[in-house]
Amino acid sequence: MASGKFITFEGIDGAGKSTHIPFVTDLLRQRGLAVVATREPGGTDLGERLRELVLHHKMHLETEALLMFASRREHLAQVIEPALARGDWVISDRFTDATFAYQGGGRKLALDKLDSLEQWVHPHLQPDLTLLFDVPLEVARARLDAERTLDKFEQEKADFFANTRAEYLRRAAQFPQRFRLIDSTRPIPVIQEELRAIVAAL
Ligand SMILES: Nc1ncnc2c1ncn2[C@@H]1O[C@H](COP(=O)(O)OP(=O)(O)OP(=O)(O)O)[C@@H](O)[C@H]1O
Ligand SMILES: Cc1cn([C@H]2C[C@H](O)[C@@H](COP(=O)(O)O)O2)c(=O)[nH]c1=O
Repeated sequence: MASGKFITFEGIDGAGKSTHIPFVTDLLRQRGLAVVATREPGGTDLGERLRELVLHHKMHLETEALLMFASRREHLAQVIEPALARGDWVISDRFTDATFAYQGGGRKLALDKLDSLEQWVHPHLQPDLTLLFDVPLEVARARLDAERTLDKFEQEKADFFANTRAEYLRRAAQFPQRFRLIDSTRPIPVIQEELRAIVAAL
């Protein structure tokens, strides 16, 4: 049976990742592949309830990290692992790199605690490809301000996002075989051409 791949989209809020998920999903489906598009936190009934909590309620930073991994455990069990076992492709709007970037980089939770949670929750699974949409903070902020009511994370200050972005970039350098850094300051059609080439090479 053909084996599906696990692709994750990452970046600070407003970087543009959600804009490109339908495009990549369609590219894969045009090739006849079965694609499951999902997101974190969320992706299951329970995960969506946890999402509502973590995006809108203040809590201790460890509670926040644990809820991210609780949502992920359910997501893996109900959606990601069964899809990959069927041979489907999975596209997830965020995964564990987001916890390292936001709770580790942004909130300064010790990275070894996150390493332990990752080892517990998905010791043998990593994305095959992580697309990191990267923009300067002011670009991301301007995009967000233009369009919606901000959630708890989106209301964070510039320092938080500087640290979040730095942790994403650190992980991209640490795992170069899995990450592709996408310069998301460029026009959408230019980024789409790069994504088309990346998908074609998979
Ligand atoms: N390359 C781009 N050039 C100009 N505007 C863009 C670009 N990419 C995305 N945008 C716009 O920026 C806004 C935020 O984009 P999007 O929702 O995709 O970001 P995101 O990274 O998914 O953010 P979040 O994680 O907060 O959902 C949208 O209005 C989108 O149309
Ligand atoms: C998975 C994950 C997410 N977050 C944060 C990052 C974003 O601010 C929100 C999700 O919103 P989006 O618009 O759907 O991207 O949650 C986090 O802090 N830690 C995580 O592990």
